[in-house]
Amino acid sequence: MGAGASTISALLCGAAAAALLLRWRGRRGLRRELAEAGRRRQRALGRMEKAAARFREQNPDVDADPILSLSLVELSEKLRDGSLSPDWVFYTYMDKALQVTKEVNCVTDYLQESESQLQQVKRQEKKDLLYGVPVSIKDSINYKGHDSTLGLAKRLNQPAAEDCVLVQVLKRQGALPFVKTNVPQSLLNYDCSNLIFGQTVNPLDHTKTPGGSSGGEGALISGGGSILGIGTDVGGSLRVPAAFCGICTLKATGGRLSKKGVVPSIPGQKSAVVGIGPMARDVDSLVLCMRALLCDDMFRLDPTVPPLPFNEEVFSSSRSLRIGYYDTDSFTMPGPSMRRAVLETKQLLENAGHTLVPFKPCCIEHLMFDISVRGLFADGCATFLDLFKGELEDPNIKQLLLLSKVPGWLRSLLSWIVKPIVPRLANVLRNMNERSVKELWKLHCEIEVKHHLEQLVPLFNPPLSGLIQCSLTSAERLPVTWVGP
Ligand SMILES: CCCCCC/C=C\CCCCCCCC(=O)NCCO
Repeated sequence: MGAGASTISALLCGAAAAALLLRWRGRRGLRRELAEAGRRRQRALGRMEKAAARFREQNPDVDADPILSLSLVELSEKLRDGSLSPDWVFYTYMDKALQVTKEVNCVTDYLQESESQLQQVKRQEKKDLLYGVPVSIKDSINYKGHDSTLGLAKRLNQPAAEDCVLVQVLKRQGALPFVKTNVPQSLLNYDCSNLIFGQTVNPLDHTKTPGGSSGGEGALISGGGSILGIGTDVGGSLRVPAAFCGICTLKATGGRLSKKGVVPSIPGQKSAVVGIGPMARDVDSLVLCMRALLCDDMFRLDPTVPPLPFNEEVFSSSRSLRIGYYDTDSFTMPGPSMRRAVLETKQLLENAGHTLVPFKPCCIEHLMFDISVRGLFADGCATFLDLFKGELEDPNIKQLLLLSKVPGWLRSLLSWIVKPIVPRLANVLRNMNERSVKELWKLHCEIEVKHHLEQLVPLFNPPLSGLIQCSLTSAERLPVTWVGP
C-alpha cells in the first residue's frame, strides 16, 4: 500500500473513531439528562407527599373514602353547596394520586401552583361548574412553567410560556389542574412508556398496558387517583386507554375544543385530526366537563373554536332517537365482552324508547391505512423521525421507528414481498412513503368530500341521530412489553 492510501485509511479510521466518540458522549449526556429529569420528578412527587401529609396531620378527621367514592356530579354539587371543603377534596385526591402512582407509575409532574390556586378558589364567591374539582392533564397539554415532554429528552427544560386555552378555561370554571400524566415517547403508540418516566402499567392488571397515548390518564383515573382528566386522540389515544382501563371518554369532534397550546406529535398534519376530550369514571362526568368547557371563555380565548355552547335542549330532550350500532367493523374483531357490552347498551337504549338500527362500517382497512397512515406519514416519515434526532429510543417505539427509517424504495419492495404473508404490514409500509403535494391534496379531497360529505354526513342527516361504536381494537388489554427505568 502506498503512503497516500495509508494516509487516507488512517484519516477514515480517525474520522470513524471521532464519530463514535461523539455519539458515545452525546448518549452519555442524554442519559445524564434523563437521570436528572427522573430526580426532578421524584422531588416534585416528594413535595406532593409533604403537602398531603401536612394536610392529614392538620385535619386528622377527614375521611378519604366517602370523598373518593362520590361521582363527579355528586362531588361538584357538594363543593358548590358548601357541604364539602375544596381543601378536603384537593388533598384527598392528591394523596390517592400518590398512592396510585406508586403502584402504576402514572403521574409525571406535580403542578404545585394548584395549591395557591386552591387558596384563590376558596376566596371566590362565584362557584362555577367545576368549582374545587381536582383535574389531571396529559403530559402534552401546556401548563405554564412546566414541560410538555411527549416523553422526549429534547423537550425537557422547556417550560410552557403560558397555560393552554383548555387549562385556562378549566381554571375559570373553578377546576384545579394538579398533576400531569404519562405518555408513550412521541404519542404515536398504544402503550405508555418513555425513557424519562418509564412504563405506566394498568391498575386492573399490572402485567398489562393501560393503553396509549393518554395512558397515564387512563391509569390514574381507573386507579381512583383523579376524578376527571383531559387527553388527546388522533388514532385511538383516548379510546384505547379508556377501554383498557375500564373508564369512559369522549373524543370530541376535531375543533370542538381548543387545541391552542396542546402539543401534537406531527404538527401540520391534517389528514388524521386531533381530538381533545375528557376522561372519567362515568358518562355523566364527561357531560359535566363538556358543559363546563363549551363556554364563552373558550370561544373568546380561541376564536377558531365554533361558538356553539353545550346544547341543553338536545341533551335533555326525551325525543325518541334512531341510533346506529355495530358489534364488529370486520377489521378488528371484538372479544366476547366487547360484543356483550355493545348489545347490552343497544338493549338499554331500546328499553328507553329509542330505535336501534344495524350499521355496517365501510372500508375500515382503507380508512386505517390509505387515509390515516398515509396522512400521518405523507412526508415519508420525516417529521416523525425529526422527533427522535439525537434522542435515545424507547424499546416500545423501535418497530415503528425501524419502518420509518427504511428508504422509500426498500419500503415499497418489502411491502410487495410481505403482502401475501402479512397484508396489513404491507399496507402500512406502502402508505409510509413520501407523497407529492398533488397526492396529498388528493388525499385531503378524498377525506373531505368522499368520506365526510358523501359518506358520513348523509348518515346523520336525517336518518341517524347517533352511533354506538365498537372500539378500534378488541379492547382486550395488551401485555406490557417492557418495563422502563
Ligand atoms: C391511525 C391508526 C393507524 C393504525 C395502524 C398502525 C400503523 C402505524 C402506527 C401509527 C400509530 C398511531 C397511534 C395513534 C395514537 C394517537 O392517537 N396518538 C395521538 C395523540 O394525540
